Amino acid sequence: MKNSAVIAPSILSANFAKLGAEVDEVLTAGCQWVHFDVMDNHYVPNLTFGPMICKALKDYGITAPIDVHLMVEPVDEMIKSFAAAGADYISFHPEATKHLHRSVHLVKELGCKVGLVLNPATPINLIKDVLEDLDIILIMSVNPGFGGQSFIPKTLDKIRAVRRLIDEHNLDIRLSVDGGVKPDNIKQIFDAGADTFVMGSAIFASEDRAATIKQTLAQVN
Ligand SMILES: O=C(CO)[C@@H](O)[C@H](O)COP(=O)(O)O
Repeated sequence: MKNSAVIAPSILSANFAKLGAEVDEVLTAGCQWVHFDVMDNHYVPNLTFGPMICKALKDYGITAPIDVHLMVEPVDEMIKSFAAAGADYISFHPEATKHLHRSVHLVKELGCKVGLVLNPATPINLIKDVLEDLDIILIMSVNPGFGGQSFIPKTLDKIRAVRRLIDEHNLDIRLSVDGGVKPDNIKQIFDAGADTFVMGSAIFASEDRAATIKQTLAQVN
């Protein structure tokens, strides 16, 4: 069963010099979550921001769920830091921990919702043994590391397959898609079974962010 649609703007494409105001703007325009891309220049070839910025957003007064995507290796220390910084969801890549069950349960023990992330070439099998523990599955529709890349169409098959898996097991797991999601392909992604949509450049680089968000929401509601 699909959950209600959520748009999670990725702050990777925001203007960091005025991050609080940027996040306020997209939430006021109707987005429901904040997506927080953490890159370590090790798991992925790019470097972004850490738990201090997450805490700063919370202290600034952001109450929307903060959806942290850890592109780091290893993961356990960052899970602890982001839980302490106020993250609501913490997702990570199964290849980035030696002890998947332990890392999944670490997130839960710290009171956060837990997700696993599948890269375009990561087999779904890798998450099957912990499926029932998950709150969210994030399907990467680009190779992680950068905003502004093009959606890989083959990912639609993976979205359909994961949707079937969730429904066959009758589980309440959000299905999120991240990378190249735009107003002109979101309906296709929604129809394939996603209910959570991470959007970076499509929102933050838009000349009229409110109109883009309105147009996007109209297609998934
Ligand atoms: O995690 C990532 C990239 O690794 C994504 O969250 C991107 O930041 C999405 O950006 P767009 O493709 O929407 O510009």
